[in-house]
Formats: sequence, C-alpha cells, structure tokens
Amino acid sequence: MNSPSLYLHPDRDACANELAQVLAGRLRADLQDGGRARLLLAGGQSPAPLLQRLAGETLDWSRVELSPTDERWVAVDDAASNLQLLRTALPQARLLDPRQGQTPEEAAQAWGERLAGWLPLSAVLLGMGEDGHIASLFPGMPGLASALAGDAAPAVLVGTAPVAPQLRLSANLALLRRSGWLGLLVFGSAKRELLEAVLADRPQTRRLPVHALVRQAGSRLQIHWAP
Ligand SMILES: O=C1O[C@H](COP(=O)(O)O)[C@@H](O)[C@H](O)[C@H]1O
Repeated sequence: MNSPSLYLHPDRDACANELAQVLAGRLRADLQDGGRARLLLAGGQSPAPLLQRLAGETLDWSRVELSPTDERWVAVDDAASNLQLLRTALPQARLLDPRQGQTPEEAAQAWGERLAGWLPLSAVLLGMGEDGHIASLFPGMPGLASALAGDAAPAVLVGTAPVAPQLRLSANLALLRRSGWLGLLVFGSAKRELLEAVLADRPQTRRLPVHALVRQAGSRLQIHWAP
C-alpha cells in the first residue's frame, strides 16, 4: 500500500492554521477559472478551531459550495447538527442542507443526487471517532460493507450510530474519495494509537471504516494529528 502522509502538529492551533491554509489554497485553485469550489467538511467537535481559521481566509465564499460529510437526523438548528456547525462558522459560503426530503431515505436520495453533481469535489476533510468511524459510517452498522465498497457508485446512505442521535445520513466512501484533496483530522492520544494500528494493518482494525479509507485512498490521504 502507498501510505497516507501523516502530519504531526505540536498543538491544535498549529494544526488548524496549517489546514486552513491548505484548504483555502485548494478552494482558490478551483475558483481561479471563474467556476465554483466544492467542499465537504466533517462535523463533531474536532473541526471547530479550523473553521474559525478558515472563515478568516480571503476568498470568494459566494462561489464555495459547502456541505457536511454526514449529518445527524435532527432539526437544522439542533446543537447536534453538523450543518449548524458549518452555518455558524462559515455563513458566507453557499451551504447545502442534507435535509433534502421529509424522511431520511428521501433526504439521502436527494442529497446524494445533489452531491453527485458536485463531483469531483475540491476538498474533503473527514473526522474520525475513537471507535474508528468516519463521517457517519460506524463499525458494524447495517449496510456498512456496501457503504465502504471500493467499486460502489458515489451515494448518500442512511446510517445508524451506536450513540444518540442514532439516525444519520452519510456520504459513502466512494463519494468521499472523489475529491482533489482528501484529509483526515484527528486529535488526542487515543485516536493516534488507533491510527497507528490501522497504518500497521493490525488485524483487529480491518473491520473499521477508517481502515477502508486508509487502504483505498493510500498516498492520496493526508492525516493531520495534534495532541
Ligand atoms: O459523529 C461524528 O463524529 C465524527 C468524529 O467527531 P469528533 O467530535 O470526534 O471529532 C465526525 O467526523 C462526524 O462528522 C460526526 O458526525
């Protein structure tokens, strides 16, 4: 396997600063010809410092289309909503709400169709849970094998988390990989230990969604870690 690049930052601020510059550079490159840039960002806790830095980058945000990598099936203004996190931090971008239907199934179908029209994406930044989930692709969840399949068509699916809010929408791995730049943001020692086990291809990690990401993306994946 061609290994991902692993960037070990001294602290979360340094990590956020560098990632904001890398992402802004990718967006500017796609905006240069007068077109649009398309960006998918992780939700959860980890992106907060990065989002703050990214919001300070000078670029034509009105031409940047932004959506989360996954969403919790909660009201759009719920504190657990990934879109709400992006909306609060980057209101100047053109936000696409994953709630494109009345039911999770309808929304997954319609959001997936919208995202398919964005491919190839400019950049995708994923997060990872301590259980090895990425986006809302959780170890052992129903439908995981097809969500991770390397030859799947890019799509959005309805996922199930082991913790509340359990009902999720998530881009599948095939969609997440269709990007000019692919990154994974991870903080803390527990996640670093898990990542090292994944990079070493330890057998107990082979069922984890992050293992599929690392194997399929190889050297195209940048992993950014800070304590
Ligand atoms: O549930 C989720 O978790 C992951 C990881 O979140 P973090 O708080 O540990 O950084 C996140 O990447 C994903 O978007 C989110 O829905």
